[in-house]
Amino acid sequence: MKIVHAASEMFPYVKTGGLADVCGSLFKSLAGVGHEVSFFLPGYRKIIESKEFESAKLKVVLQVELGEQFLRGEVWAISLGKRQTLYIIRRDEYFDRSNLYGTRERDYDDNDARFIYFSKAVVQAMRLLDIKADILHCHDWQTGLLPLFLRMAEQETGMTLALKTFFSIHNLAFQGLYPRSSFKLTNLPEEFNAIDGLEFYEQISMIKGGIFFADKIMTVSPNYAREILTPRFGCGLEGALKVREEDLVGIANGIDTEVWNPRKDPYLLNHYGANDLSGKALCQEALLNKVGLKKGEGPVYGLVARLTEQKGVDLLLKRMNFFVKNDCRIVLLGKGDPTYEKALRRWAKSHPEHVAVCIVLDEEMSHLVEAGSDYFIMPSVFEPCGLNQMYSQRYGTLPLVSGVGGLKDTVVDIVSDPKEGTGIVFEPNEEAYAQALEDSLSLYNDQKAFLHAIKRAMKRDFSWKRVTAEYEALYQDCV
Ligand SMILES: Nc1ncnc2c1ncn2[C@@H]1O[C@H](COP(=O)(O)OP(=O)(O)O[C@H]2O[C@H](CO)[C@@H](O)[C@H](O)[C@H]2O)[C@@H](O)[C@H]1O
Repeated sequence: MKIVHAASEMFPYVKTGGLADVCGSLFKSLAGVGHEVSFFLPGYRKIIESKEFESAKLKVVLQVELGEQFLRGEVWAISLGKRQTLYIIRRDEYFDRSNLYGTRERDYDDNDARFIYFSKAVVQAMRLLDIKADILHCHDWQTGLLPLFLRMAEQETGMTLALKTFFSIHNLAFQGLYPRSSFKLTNLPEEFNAIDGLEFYEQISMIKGGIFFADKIMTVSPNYAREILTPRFGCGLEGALKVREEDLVGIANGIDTEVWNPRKDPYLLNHYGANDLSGKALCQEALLNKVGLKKGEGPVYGLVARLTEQKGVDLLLKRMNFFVKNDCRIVLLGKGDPTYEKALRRWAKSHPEHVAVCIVLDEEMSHLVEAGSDYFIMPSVFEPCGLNQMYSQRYGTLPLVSGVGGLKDTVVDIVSDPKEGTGIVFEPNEEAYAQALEDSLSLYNDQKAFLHAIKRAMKRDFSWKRVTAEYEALYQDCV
């Protein structure tokens, strides 16, 4: 099949979160099983300045209609192998910036124009380059309007650009909401500026475009697909999603098992597998050394996350005393909300023997935290899929996760299922979290059971092989 993806991030080129990891893996794995895959990304500064871009070729020049203007753009292509092409939409005024979406203080003022432009540019590029796709697959709000733009362009030109369009929701909380006045940038007929179109409580919603106008809607775990139909998790869009319920599918993400492999992870000095965990003990030493902690009586806990409300930092902060009281260690790697950063820094300052906090984005360090911890904490309020709980299991680091979204789909609770369990699953409230922490101590003190759980966790298959087969089957079903 000829498959086109469009998103605003893709690992290893540009990443602010899990969206990038998933897009990178999908791109690689679909090409790996024989499909012809193209991927469209905005030409951010980080990409233009990358080594890979040195081999990029200018393919075509665009004139994109945006409101009352026609804006120039360029499409550059990097061939990444037999069946993989990365297309970069270049318009430096929009994308040659130090960050993807904004500064630390606020989002860029023109994100509506930037991503409407990007979505339109992809459609025009597909037309000019004569890419007749079987599937066009768009990800998250930045590309929410793309399926609709594509169909409008098809109507106008009489050409078929893609047989079916897919829209993936990686996180419903990010919706691309803009003032209603932004609608004019879309150049769409006024009928789309309504409740059964893009309008959302007197604003326009880009994610709603994807939900209403893609042929299939996907999300990143079966449980999240069910959850987002309810007011608790639907972020106000549960009604719109209900309308499309029949076309909504959840497939749990996989992980890149080449990048995340404790047997040969290049970021680790010591390697290990399920049958010999001595390397893991050395990784723990290295981690503690790096952050200036010494091993205590209790286990070492790790956390790597964007520090936002979603990731359950409030819950985490309520029980930080647990680690001090039980002579445990906790290493936190994250960046995000300045209030959370400050609160965590305060803990590290007042309890330097037990708490270490690294407020940076550091890929290498994230591997060391995964390898060097005994437990990995994810107390998310909601979690479409989550990746770290899968990395953790592969690295023999038992995850403590709240029972929401994909966390519930990918971690087997050891308290209710001691024979099969690979982590601890709790309800996202203070009491249940406190109990989960206590349970993790009891398990750690029963070293035999603890080791068995580690081995079980390490043997689980989270590879993209299984996931890719599910995507393929779904694509094939649709065309
Ligand atoms: N300071 C730091 N340094 C280094 N690495 C860091 C880091 N902070 C975070 N990361 C990394 O960023 C990634 C985060 O991925 P997640 O899937 O857990 O969350 P995210 O909420 O971004 O993604 C959204 O999209 C994904 C993909 O579909 C869903 O799994 C998820 O539930 C949804 O919220 C992980 O690879 C993690 O290791």
